[in-house]
Amino acid sequence: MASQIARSLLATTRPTTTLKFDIARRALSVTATLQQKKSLKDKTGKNVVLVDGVRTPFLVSFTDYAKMMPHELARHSLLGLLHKTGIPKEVVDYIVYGTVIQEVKTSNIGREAALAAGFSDRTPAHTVTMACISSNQAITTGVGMIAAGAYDVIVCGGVEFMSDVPIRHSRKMRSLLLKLNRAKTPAQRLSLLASIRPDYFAPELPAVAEFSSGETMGHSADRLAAAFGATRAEQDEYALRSHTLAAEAQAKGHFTDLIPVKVDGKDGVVEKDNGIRVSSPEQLAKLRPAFVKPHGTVTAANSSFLTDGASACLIMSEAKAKELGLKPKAYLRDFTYVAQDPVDQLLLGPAYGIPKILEKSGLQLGDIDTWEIHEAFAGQILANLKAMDSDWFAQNYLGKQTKVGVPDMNKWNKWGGSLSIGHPFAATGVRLAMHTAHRLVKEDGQFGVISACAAGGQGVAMILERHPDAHTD
Ligand SMILES: CC(=O)SCCNC(=O)CCNC(=O)[C@H](O)C(C)(C)COP(=O)(O)OP(=O)(O)OC[C@H]1O[C@@H](n2cnc3c(N)ncnc32)[C@H](O)[C@@H]1OP(=O)(O)O
Repeated sequence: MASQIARSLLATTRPTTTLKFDIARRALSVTATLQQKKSLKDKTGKNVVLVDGVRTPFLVSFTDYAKMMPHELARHSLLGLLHKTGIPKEVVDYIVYGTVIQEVKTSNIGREAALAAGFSDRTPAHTVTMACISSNQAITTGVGMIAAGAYDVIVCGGVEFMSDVPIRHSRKMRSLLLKLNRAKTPAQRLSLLASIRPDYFAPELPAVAEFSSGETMGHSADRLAAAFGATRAEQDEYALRSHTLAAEAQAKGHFTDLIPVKVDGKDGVVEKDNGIRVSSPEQLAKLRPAFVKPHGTVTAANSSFLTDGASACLIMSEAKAKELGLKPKAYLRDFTYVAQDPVDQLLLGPAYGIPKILEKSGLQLGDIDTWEIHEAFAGQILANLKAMDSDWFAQNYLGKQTKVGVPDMNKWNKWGGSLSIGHPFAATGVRLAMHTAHRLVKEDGQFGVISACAAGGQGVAMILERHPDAHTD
């Protein structure tokens, strides 16, 4: 399929520079046609609102958080949320928390983090996992619980900790150790120990890879970029855009969802993301391919980097927010999940999710004031944009006559994205939601779209609407 797309897009996709001007031209026309929009209808019967949210600074793995445990980082996000919103712990009915690569000792990390943060042992918590969209899943699970009338006030979030991942013994060694545990006599134990061979000692390291195909995400992104004709220069240019916009947003103090983290044994507090790095095009061009060697186009600089971080947000029914005297930032209006072939369409979640959520909610591309789209790889973002700009893709894969079109890039990830801010897998969804809510206020917008791809060939798209009480921090 990838080569089919490549052939077809080679015929229909214009070169990079033309694409850029095209996007800018369309942006102008979309802006010109923006009308006063109606509010979206509530689908839950509860008008579920996003009151507020926080995140720890996102750090490049193996830096300042390296000696922590993931539930401790998650605990900081929960405490930070309570501090920011001023709500007492007792008001929280339930906690839904995401994680992808689980620390084996804290498999229900939501519960462990809540206990470590001092929540009552009467507050239930469970952990969800849906790869890079795990905290989106935490949020929408919470929306479902509120809509079902089960609870009113839910904390949702996620944590990822790539500085320490479970490394297993080989299957042979595991089997032997389990037998050894059950051996009844010293002779049985000795005989088992004598059966150990050198290859038993080879450890199993977790890979950021697709289980069904064995392919790493980076390798898949490289193939996807090639299939859609996203060149190395285009990818580097997009990565530079992400880092430049993130650096500007950081300097202007836009990341008001950040909470400081005090790391035991270290002086001072961690207050800022540390992966934002604006390089020159020449420096970027020098980097070698990171995955497909020697001819690939995906490098360390045009990929999201391995990141440690945690996030948490507070959602509830609008009535409950009023009762508690809280001023929500946004309505959580609608969401959808999509799933495709995890081999050739692994990272195309936004190209499927965005048209679906727009159609579902009766909105057009031009109605959207902020786009917050997860950047797994620059090549993956460009492939999604090219897919959305292709009649052929629309006809063959979306069941539509004509292409979806390209969103207004002036409204797209204006504060940078996962390439620059970082991507602690299960924490990213809440960051996207808070950037959306805050940008809607700062940019005087009404509707924001969030979308992300995830391992397993899955994806999410969500629509947030600015709340009338929304305010800047
Ligand atoms: C749905 C999803 O989200 S899927 C996505 C899931 N996420 C992933 O798969 C993570 C992908 N990323 C990775 O695995 C890793 O970050 C990798 C493999 C790409 C890179 O890892 P590393 O090789 O350890 O990166 P490292 O930080 O050492 O950078 C390699 C080189 O690039 C350089 N570099 C990295 N970023 C930049 C930048 N922005 N500008 C300039 N140079 C850079 C580094 O300085 C380094 O140069 P050096 O070799 O001269 O020291």
